[in-house]
This record gives sequence, structure tokens and C-alpha cells, in this order.
Amino acid sequence: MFEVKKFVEFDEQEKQLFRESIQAREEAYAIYSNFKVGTALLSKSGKIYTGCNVENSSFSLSTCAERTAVVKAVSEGEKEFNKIAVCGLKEGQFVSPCGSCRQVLNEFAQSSHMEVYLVKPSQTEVLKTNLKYLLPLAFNL
Ligand SMILES: O=c1ccn([C@H]2C[C@H](O)[C@@H](CO)O2)c(=O)[nH]1
Ligand SMILES: [Zn+2]
Repeated sequence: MFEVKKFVEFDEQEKQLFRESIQAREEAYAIYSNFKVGTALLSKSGKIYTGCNVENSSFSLSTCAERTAVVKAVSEGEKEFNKIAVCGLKEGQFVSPCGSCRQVLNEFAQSSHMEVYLVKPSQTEVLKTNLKYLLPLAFNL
């Protein structure tokens, strides 16, 4: 399930998350793909952790924005997250987390229905979905 709404229709906390994902994207180190991604992750305690993609000349060592944010947050003591905003731009379309990031989010999601927002840098519209929809029948131990 997903819905697309205008940026301004969301509540203040959500809009703050969206703005921080847009800002985080500015820091992306994407000199090989030129594809910048920014994220903002909301922890159970209410704090926001941001991330961007960090590429490497040895391409497979590149890190996605979502996992940058998760690793930052977990290393600072946060282990559960409620929401994540992902900001990217591909010919005007929404950018969605890759399969590896979906699995990593699943590890630390407070609920399997963790809210996932796909944000456009233009602040025009936002696609709202959830992790259950993006990762059905998820693997868990
Ligand atoms: O979920 C994703 C998928 C891709 N990227 C980055 C990795 C790479 O630097 C660039 C192109 O794949 O986009 C992310 O940050 N998040
Ligand atoms: Zn990814």
C-alpha cells in the first residue's frame, strides 16, 4: 500500500524528517554514480539521524544512505526506529530503498509496518508506504 500526497499535507514532525533527508542528500559522496541519496531516520526516542550514500572507487564498498543512517544511530545507542524518509531524484520519480537496505531496516524497525516516505528534493510530493509492503514475508531469525 502506498499513497502520494503533497509535502504540505504532512504533520510538522514528518515535514522535519523530509527536510532533513533533503539536507542530508547534499552531503552525498556520489562521484562515481552521480546519484545522490539522503535519508532521515526517526528513532523511538524521537531523535532524527541522517545519512547519505558514500561511494568508493572499489564500487562494491559503497554504502547506501539508509544504512549510513542506521549505523550512525545504532552506534549511538538507538536500536528501534519508527520512520524513515528517503530523498533521491531519478527523472522526477521517487527513489525507493534497495533490497539490502530494506532487510537492514527490518532488523531495527519498531514495527514491521515502519513508515517509509519517499521524498523529492523539490518538496512537491511525498510517497508514503511501509516496510511490510516493501519487504513482504521478511526473513527474521
Ligand atoms: O537504497 C539505496 C539505493 C542506492 N543508493 C545509492 C548507492 C549508490 O551510491 C547510488 C547508486 O546506486 O545510490 C542508496 O543510497 N540507497
Ligand atoms: Zn540500499
